[in-house]
Amino acid sequence: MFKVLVSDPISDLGISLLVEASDISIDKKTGLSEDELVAIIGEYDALLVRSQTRVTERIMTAGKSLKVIGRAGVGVDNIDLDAATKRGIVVINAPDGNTITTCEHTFAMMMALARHIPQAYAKTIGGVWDRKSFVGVELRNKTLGVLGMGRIGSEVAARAKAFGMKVLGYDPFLTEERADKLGVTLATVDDVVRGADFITVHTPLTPETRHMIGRAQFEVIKPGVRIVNCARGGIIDEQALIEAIDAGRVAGAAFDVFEEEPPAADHPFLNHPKVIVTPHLGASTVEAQENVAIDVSEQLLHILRNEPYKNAVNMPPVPGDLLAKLEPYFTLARKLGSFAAQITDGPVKEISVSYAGELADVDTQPLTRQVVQGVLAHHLGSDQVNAVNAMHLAKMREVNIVTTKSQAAKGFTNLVTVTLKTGREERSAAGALLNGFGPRITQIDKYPVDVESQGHLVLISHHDKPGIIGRVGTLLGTNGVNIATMQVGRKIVGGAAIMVLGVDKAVPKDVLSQLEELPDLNSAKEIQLV
Ligand SMILES: NC(=O)C1=CN([C@@H]2O[C@H](COP(=O)(O)OP(=O)(O)OC[C@H]3O[C@@H](n4cnc5c(N)ncnc54)[C@H](O)[C@@H]3O)[C@@H](O)[C@H]2O)C=CC1
Ligand SMILES: O=C(O)C(=O)COP(=O)(O)O
Repeated sequence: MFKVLVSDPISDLGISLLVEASDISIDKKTGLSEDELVAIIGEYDALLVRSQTRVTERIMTAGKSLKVIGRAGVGVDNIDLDAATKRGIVVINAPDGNTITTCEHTFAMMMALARHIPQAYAKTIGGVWDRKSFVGVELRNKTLGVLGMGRIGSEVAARAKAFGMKVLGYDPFLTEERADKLGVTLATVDDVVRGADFITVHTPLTPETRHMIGRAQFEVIKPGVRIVNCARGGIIDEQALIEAIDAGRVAGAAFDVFEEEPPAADHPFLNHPKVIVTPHLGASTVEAQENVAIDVSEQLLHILRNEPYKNAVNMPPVPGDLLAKLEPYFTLARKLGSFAAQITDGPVKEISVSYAGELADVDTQPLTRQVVQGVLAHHLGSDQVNAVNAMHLAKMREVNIVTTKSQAAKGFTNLVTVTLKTGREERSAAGALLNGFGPRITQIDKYPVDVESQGHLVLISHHDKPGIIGRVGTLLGTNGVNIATMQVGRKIVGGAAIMVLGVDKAVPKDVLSQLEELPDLNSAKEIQLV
């Protein structure tokens, strides 16, 4: 008999599959503190949650029999995935079941914002018949900017067109062809910020999307814009938004999610006349809750019964003897993918992986999955992509995966080269395991280098001219950025060259911009490898 604990409010109908299974017993205990969960989790084989329960490492350590954690929804940012993977606990989610519901909530928020419905309602039931203060705007003929064109963003775009809106879409995986198919105009974040009358975000919260609309964007944003966030708190800088509203640049905002949930009683959004809020209700409909509960219950049963399953967010399954050969290269492969993704601009159309040396003789598919995971995780969020779902996610985004093999490894036992192709450019990074030094990046594009694949790096492309290294060092030093290591690569004297700096902390965006203004310097990119 397997014991399942349901620790958040989850649809009864949705989990009837579990209730009726003869080999399952279910306990429902919602609203427990971490201590209370730690005290009881030891007796359970599976834990079923939504977003309220924070599934911490402490809970997993106490969960000695825990085999699977099911998330009835999309975001797994409330689950410590590393801790689960370390313990071999499979984490599954139900990414498709609440797409439409969250899309519809986004529209409910956008319309309520355009027509001041919550404010007008409050006044009317307070006995005041005020028809002057709540003149709204139409959606028709307005431009909607959608940041994040995944499942929910694409559905929002489709409905916006039915309202007669023009849609600007931005997503690192959105190609011209797919944008055409969806009937949206392919845009940049800047196009959206400067051109949209309404902006809605539908990305995960990642280091890249955190504050993707912040102070700098509010300075150039289209005056009178209205902003909606039904994705994750933190994608839009809350403080900067309030300042922009109070300065009259932004007409209003509708938020379902907050940087901290629930928000503090003195949060500036609460009781602000131009901000409307809901308590993370995006996925809260009868239909969606049934969908996600059914989906996650089915998978949970498969995992407990040792049957094949889909949508695992963690746990790469590789057979024993192959794993022993490949495992040392897992980190290198993932980091090369991540590195290549971070140096490449534009939607990736093809990921090509070439294996040279002894690796040419074995099944390298698990390594390719690690590369693809590294590439996709940079944009989709490391909590959403793993070796199990990486290929599926790439296929969904019409990214072509190509593998080649050869015996010649340029003096290394094994050499892995990752090349990313977009419509405009082709960038590559090669790496090897060096005895005693671990995974190293040995070539970037055509330039041989020797770089530790760890921590904060800055990749600079420049002209090979005297004085450039000094200018870069002085600028970073003046801004308090310490250079730990430096590598310079060039093909010919006085020609195009690159510089890879290992730095002790993240380089602020404005310092990168200052670097790019230095004479003879073409571009400076920050890269983070974890
Ligand atoms: N308010 C609520 O109750 C709910 C919130 N959500 C949240 O909505 C968000 C979107 O969910 P889905 O559409 O199902 O996910 P998805 O994975 O299908 O789509 C996310 C998209 O964001 C894109 N993206 C990543 N980085 C980006 C960047 N820097 N700029 C622009 N786009 C970027 C990705 O390429 C991807 O296509 C998630 O954060 C999810 O947790 C989902 C369901 C309910
Ligand atoms: O699925 C998601 O990502 C959500 O944000 C929904 O969260 P919830 O299940 O309503 O707590």
